[in-house]
Amino acid sequence: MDEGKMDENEWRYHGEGNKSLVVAHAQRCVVLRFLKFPPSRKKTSEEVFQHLQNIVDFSKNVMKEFLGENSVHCGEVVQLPLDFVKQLCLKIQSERPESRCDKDLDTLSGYALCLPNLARLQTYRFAEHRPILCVEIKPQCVFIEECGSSSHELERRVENFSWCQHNKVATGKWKQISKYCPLDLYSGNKQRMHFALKSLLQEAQNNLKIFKNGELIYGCADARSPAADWNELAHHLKPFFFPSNGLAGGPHCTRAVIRELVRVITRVLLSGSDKGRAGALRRGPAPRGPRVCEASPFGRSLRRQGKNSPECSGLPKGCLLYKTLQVQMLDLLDIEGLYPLYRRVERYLEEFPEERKTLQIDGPYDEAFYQKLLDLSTEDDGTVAFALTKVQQYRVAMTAKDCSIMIALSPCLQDTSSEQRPVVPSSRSRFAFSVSVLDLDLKPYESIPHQYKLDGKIVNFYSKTVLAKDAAVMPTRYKEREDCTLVLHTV
Ligand SMILES: O=P(O)(O)O[C@@H]1[C@@H](OP(=O)(O)O)[C@H](OP(=O)(O)O)[C@H](O)[C@H](OP(=O)(O)O)[C@H]1OP(=O)(O)O
Ligand SMILES: Nc1ncnc2c1ncn2[C@@H]1O[C@H](COP(=O)(O)OP(=O)(O)OP(=O)(O)O)[C@@H](O)[C@H]1O
Repeated sequence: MDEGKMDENEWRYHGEGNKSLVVAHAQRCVVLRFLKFPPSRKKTSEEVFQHLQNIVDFSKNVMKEFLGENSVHCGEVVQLPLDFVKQLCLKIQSERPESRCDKDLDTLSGYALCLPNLARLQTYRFAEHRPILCVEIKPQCVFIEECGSSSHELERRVENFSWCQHNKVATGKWKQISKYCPLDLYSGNKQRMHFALKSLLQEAQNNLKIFKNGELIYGCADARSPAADWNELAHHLKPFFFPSNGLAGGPHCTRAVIRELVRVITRVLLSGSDKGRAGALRRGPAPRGPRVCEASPFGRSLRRQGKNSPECSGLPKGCLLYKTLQVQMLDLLDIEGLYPLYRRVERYLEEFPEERKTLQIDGPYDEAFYQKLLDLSTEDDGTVAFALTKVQQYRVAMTAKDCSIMIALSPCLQDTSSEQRPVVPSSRSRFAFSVSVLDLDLKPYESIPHQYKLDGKIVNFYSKTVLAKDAAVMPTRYKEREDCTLVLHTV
């Protein structure tokens, strides 16, 4: 990219989250990722540069190691003409969702990250003229605690995503509760994965987006977004899944297309050979892993059929979901167990503030930082070193819980043997695909007290409102079902 000759008209708005905004180049397969800040909290150019460089280093030295070479794209920090950034900011402003405008794009530093456009197939520098479908999933995951330190009985039975849902609907972030449960997606069981993906398609929230040729065609900006329309989605997807078939429109066609999409995405999620060292993080004889959440409609339906635990095939070790799950499991203590250790580090830093650098709280995220993450011992010897290791592991685990997976699919040309990428079959076509991870920014040390408070608030809210409501209807339910102990709430 020639940073000297930048023209804002060659870039278009692509998307944004809470902390960054992304624009994509119209012809080339690159995006620029800018940081966003609240209007009152501007950072100096040096701070922005350091922040972006930390993101690159963390991706390169930590996440690439865990998740594998092919799925992590570190990008590079670029310095852009300030005039270009200002013009670009004006150009895209009208396309930004209102709910994201509480923060402004950083137009002062001139720094941004330049990354490959993951909504396109990787390996090509220029946009291909083949049609491209891209599915972005933010799977999230927090475990059902069975032997962890959580004191909340509730957390042992209901997966975090589900109890957060009640809070998000109550605060107006989303209109309705999602049936999606991360434990279904991470189960490795095809039936449960199909259920999870269909639930995401019904209620996308910020967990699912679909792009066609780089344009967002499905996804939900905020609670004001119109309800998802599967017929419209099927109309977009039909040429991909039924290219030469005269499948008529209507509900039958919609169902067939959605079924194909769900099957192909499941196959891709279960595929993978890219090496990564996340497997090395395996701990103890009985590793924690996804089971069934009591709030998941899939889990409830299993229990109605008299099955208490699902036939769980488990995720294949090479697949990206397995690797992200292993990184999420670096959080051995959950926030309740972690918080006293965070306080120990805090007390030490209050006494010796100059040590912050040596402890690598704000980087550098180098090889030494990565090596310390591999220490999975849980025996607390009362030292700051032990507390620090757990704090850093928690931050990395939280990052893996909040990342997104991008799956790009492109119909194979006639001669599929010439494909250099992996290929996934659907019933009427074949797709070359790539799978990548994005949003691998290490969660800040300062977010730990926020997580601690949020956890307490959500559990309180859930127990007071949802469980209380359930208790009120319990007598009727008790008559309906023998296994009353499993009933927690209505979703
Ligand atoms: O705090 P939470 O649990 O609401 O999670 C935030 C996400 O909300 P969600 O749970 O997906 O609705 C939130 O997602 P949205 O921006 O709301 O789509 C961000 O991912 C946020 O991360 P960061 O602060 O930008 O690094 C996430 O913050 P942290 O992961 O830093 O807590
Ligand atoms: N390299 C990329 N290629 C294509 N699209 C991208 C890329 N990076 C980000 N995006 C798009 O931009 C959106 C916002 O990016 P990102 O998730 O990194 O923002 P964020 O502010 O860090 O998110 P969050 O709110 O989850 O913390 C993504 O959801 C994705 O659609």
